[in-house]
Amino acid sequence: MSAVEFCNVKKQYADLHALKGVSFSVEEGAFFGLLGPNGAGKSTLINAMSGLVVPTSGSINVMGKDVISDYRVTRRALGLVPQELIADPFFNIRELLRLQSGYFGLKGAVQNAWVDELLERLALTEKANALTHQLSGGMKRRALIAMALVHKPQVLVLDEPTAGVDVDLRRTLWEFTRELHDKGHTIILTTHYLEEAEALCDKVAIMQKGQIKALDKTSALLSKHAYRYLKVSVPRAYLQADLPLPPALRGMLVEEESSALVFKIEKEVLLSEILGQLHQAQVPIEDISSRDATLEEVFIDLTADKGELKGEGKC
Ligand SMILES: Nc1ncnc2c1ncn2[C@@H]1O[C@H](COP(=O)(O)OP(=O)(O)OP(=O)(O)O)[C@@H](O)[C@H]1O
Repeated sequence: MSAVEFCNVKKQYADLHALKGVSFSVEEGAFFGLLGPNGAGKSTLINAMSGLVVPTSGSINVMGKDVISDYRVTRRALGLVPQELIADPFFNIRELLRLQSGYFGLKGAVQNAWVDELLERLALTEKANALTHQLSGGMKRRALIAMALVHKPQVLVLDEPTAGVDVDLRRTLWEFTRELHDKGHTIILTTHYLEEAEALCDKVAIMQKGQIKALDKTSALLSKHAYRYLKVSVPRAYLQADLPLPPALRGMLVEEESSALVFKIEKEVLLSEILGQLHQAQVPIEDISSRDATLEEVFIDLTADKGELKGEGKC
């Protein structure tokens, strides 16, 4: 069964088409990445799923129920970790978690035990009595995740959970979300850190200008990419001498490191052909390695403004 199904979802703000008919589904138990440049429509889509934005047309189902007509059921199934902490400044973190869980009918010992466990798991026990303005940015992020989890939702939606957090906390949040995924939660993640999506998500959708530009298993997106990257290590002195490369090689050069050149090569082209060109240009090769594209490179290629967008189109 699909955890979430978007069917031809459109959202218009005056004459701006923020979503132009988005259709796709997220399978139950998936770790799904929703990627796209600023303004692509990711938050609008997530907010429509959570009932915070009403689509102009189309429908969204969460765990088989419509988010508008069955909103009580779908809100219980969803936990949203928004980008910013919007909470009453006069309550401390423990009180906020109790209040939030109370909305979902948790009470008594069960409620207290779960709130304590969340505080513990998110390393907030020491700050349980602090008010929100007394928390650091990283602690606020963790508090947001705790709030989204108070009702043990089946689907957890994280809107840029690691924006602006340090490396340690990012790793902790990765581990924690992986653990939630392993326990069976469906995770939907938006992020601008492509490395994060590559490490965590088994499937990704790339949005642009309110449409789905690509949707596939992360591994398939990487392997279907038409290019590979060839790193040629050369002596520093060679690069400092600023010797010209022939135009064919220069056209493929995407990066010049202090002692290496990186070429972007069509997969169809034989490496021996490139090596021949390097040899002819008298490039002194010290070492050589080739690799597939990273998700970031696929993303940059897909979102470069060229041609028609192609969505999944089916619901
Ligand atoms: N309430 C609103 N009123 C008018 N326009 C809006 C509103 N909310 C979003 N938009 C517009 O809709 C488009 C999509 O915005 P959205 O926030 O969904 O993008 P995003 O992909 O989440 O971007 P980011 O990565 O920057 O968070 C943008 O052009 C934005 O300005």
